[in-house]
Amino acid sequence: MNKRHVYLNMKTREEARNIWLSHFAEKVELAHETISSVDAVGRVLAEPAFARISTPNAHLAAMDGIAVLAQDTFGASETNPMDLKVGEQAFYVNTGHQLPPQTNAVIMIEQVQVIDDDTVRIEAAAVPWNYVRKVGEDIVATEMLFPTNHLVTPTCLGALLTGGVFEVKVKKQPKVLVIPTGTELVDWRKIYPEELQPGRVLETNSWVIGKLIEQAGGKWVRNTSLDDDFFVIRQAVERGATEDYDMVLVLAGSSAGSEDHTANIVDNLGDVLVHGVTIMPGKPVVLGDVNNVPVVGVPGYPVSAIVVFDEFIRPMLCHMLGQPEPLRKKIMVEPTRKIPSKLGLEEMVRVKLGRVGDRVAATPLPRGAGSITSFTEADGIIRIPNENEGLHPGQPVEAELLRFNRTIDNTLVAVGSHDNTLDLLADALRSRGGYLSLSSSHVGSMGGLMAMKKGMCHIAGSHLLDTETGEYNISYIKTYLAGIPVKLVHLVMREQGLMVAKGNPKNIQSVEDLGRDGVRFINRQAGSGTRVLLDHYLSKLGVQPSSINGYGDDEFTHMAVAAAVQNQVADAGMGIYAAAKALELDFVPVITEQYDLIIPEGIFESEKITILLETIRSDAFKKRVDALGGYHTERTGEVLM
Ligand SMILES: Nc1nc2c(c(=O)[nH]1)N[C@H]1C(S)=C(S)[C@@H](COP(=O)(O)OP(=O)(O)OC[C@H]3O[C@@H](n4cnc5c(N)ncnc54)[C@H](O)[C@@H]3O)O[C@H]1N2
Ligand code: MOO
Repeated sequence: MNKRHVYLNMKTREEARNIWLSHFAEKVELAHETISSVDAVGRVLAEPAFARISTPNAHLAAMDGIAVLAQDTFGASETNPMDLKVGEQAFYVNTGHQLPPQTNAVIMIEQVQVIDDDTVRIEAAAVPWNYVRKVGEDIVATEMLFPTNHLVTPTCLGALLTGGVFEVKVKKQPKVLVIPTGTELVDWRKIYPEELQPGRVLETNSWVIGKLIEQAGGKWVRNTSLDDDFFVIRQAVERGATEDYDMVLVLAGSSAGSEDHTANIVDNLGDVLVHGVTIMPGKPVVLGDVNNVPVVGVPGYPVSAIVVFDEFIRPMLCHMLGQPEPLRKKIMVEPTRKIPSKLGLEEMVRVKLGRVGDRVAATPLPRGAGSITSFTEADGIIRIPNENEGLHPGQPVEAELLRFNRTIDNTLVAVGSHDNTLDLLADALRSRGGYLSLSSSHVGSMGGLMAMKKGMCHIAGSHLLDTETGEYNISYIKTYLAGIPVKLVHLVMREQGLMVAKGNPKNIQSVEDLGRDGVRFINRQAGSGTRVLLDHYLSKLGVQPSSINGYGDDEFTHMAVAAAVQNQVADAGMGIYAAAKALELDFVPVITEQYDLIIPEGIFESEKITILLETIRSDAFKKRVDALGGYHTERTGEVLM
């Protein structure tokens, strides 16, 4: 049974949702159970809840004072004060006390003059029912407190208990069987992280999806992770669909590989309603019906799995529970760079957002569906429709928010060259306990200058060497940001060098060695400060770039270069010490270079930048930077321009 499954005809997201939800519209019905109202918080009512008692259940004083019959007080005024007899016409009451018979109003104690033990004086008449909470004012016995399908919240609990409803009938939580599949998967509970063998993968999706199910009001049972075996997986799906599960999810194996069985299994046991949706991530999703139980083949990539949860699994849970689907808030944003998109697929691009002036800048995060951090770092999602080839920088477009608007307003947007100290800075800002956070996107130093020119960032990290003067950044600012007033603040000096495999097997000692036979190099992208630095060295040494094997192959970050060396794709790459250290590579220092922050003058005095500079200049921050190794902080925080 390991035939390759070719996708049935792909559906659009809209079509797939309609097929999926309408197919089960009448079929999925949750059983009911009666539970204590206190336990019902977070649950959904299966029938309306009616009040059993009224509240208040008597007329109550709403203020401290005296209870009176209002009619007795008519005529009282400042010029015509009236004396009342305590115990006959006036009765002392406290807030919440039941009114004595034959009274219908309360006069606040502040308005009462005590003449003696038996007499009080008032200077104004009471209005009937003034400062009285009348019987049933809040809840009347028999009235409906909440309808069927109402989601019980802590405040609803207050109304239920007050109305004498101590038990309610709720829908049973939808119970979902989650079946992870994949021979490569490893249970994280059974190993030390460092023991994970190359090529094995920690099984994470079931836990993420399970917790998402809980958040959506469901329960889940995790099947043990199964090998990619048609019969074993089929048995588990069949069991789920015949036992008391309300939904069955098969994780991974949804695609077209020889070991991707989900669609065939669903076809074998029931009906495949949809296989393949024109969305990315999430394209190979399988939606099916086995024994009237919804079955989903969830793509294996972590982000694809989350997207499929959002688009198909949560909507089905909401449908079962009679709940509206939660809608994300939307705002208009502007991409900081071009976002290409495949025609015929609706792409969901995760973006970082930050308010710069009156615009919200959106920087796309890496798009690989295997990258869970592209979701955890995202502030929003931009959907690029099927018929669209992509977005231009600055083109206004809607983004769905994954965080509160306030967070986006309070984000410092850094675009430019990456340096590990920016991560420390982000952490230091958040640890202050204040509101400010830093979001940085890594597009190289020149990319940062361009973003600053377009007004799309608050900070641009840059380490561009002027090879003629030996000075960093200033001449580039004068050329590329002409007419845009900016300040330049020094962040760190850092060591740039050659990252080589542990033990330096090719004995690379200098930039000259890169031209040697048998040495493969991996470069940084054009426009990156590191590339400028390398080119400077090569021309100084008279080495032709063309003589370096691999000069034309490039990566976008220090870590990506380090990874290429670690994976033996290359023997050497230029980068910072911290990246080499992170991947346990050897490091041959070449130069100490300057890394600065460019900040628009217009916001230099702002609270955000003031806090940023305070943080950078703090001893605690410098100490943490020094501890990374390969950095110098003697001049950190100096304003250079
Ligand atoms: N020839 C084609 N290949 C692929 C296509 C295609 O159209 N044609 N689609 C790609 C897309 S898009 C996706 S998404 C994936 C979906 O693949 P599967 O659902 O079959 O999943 P696997 O290939 O088994 O796994 C993908 C990836 O995810 C890891 N994984 C799997 N389960 C888990 C888990 N429970 N926790 C953490 N990580 C998990 C797995 O190890 C793989 O790395 O197919 C493309 N291929
Ligand atoms: O469409 Mo797949 O779900 O991108 O990675």
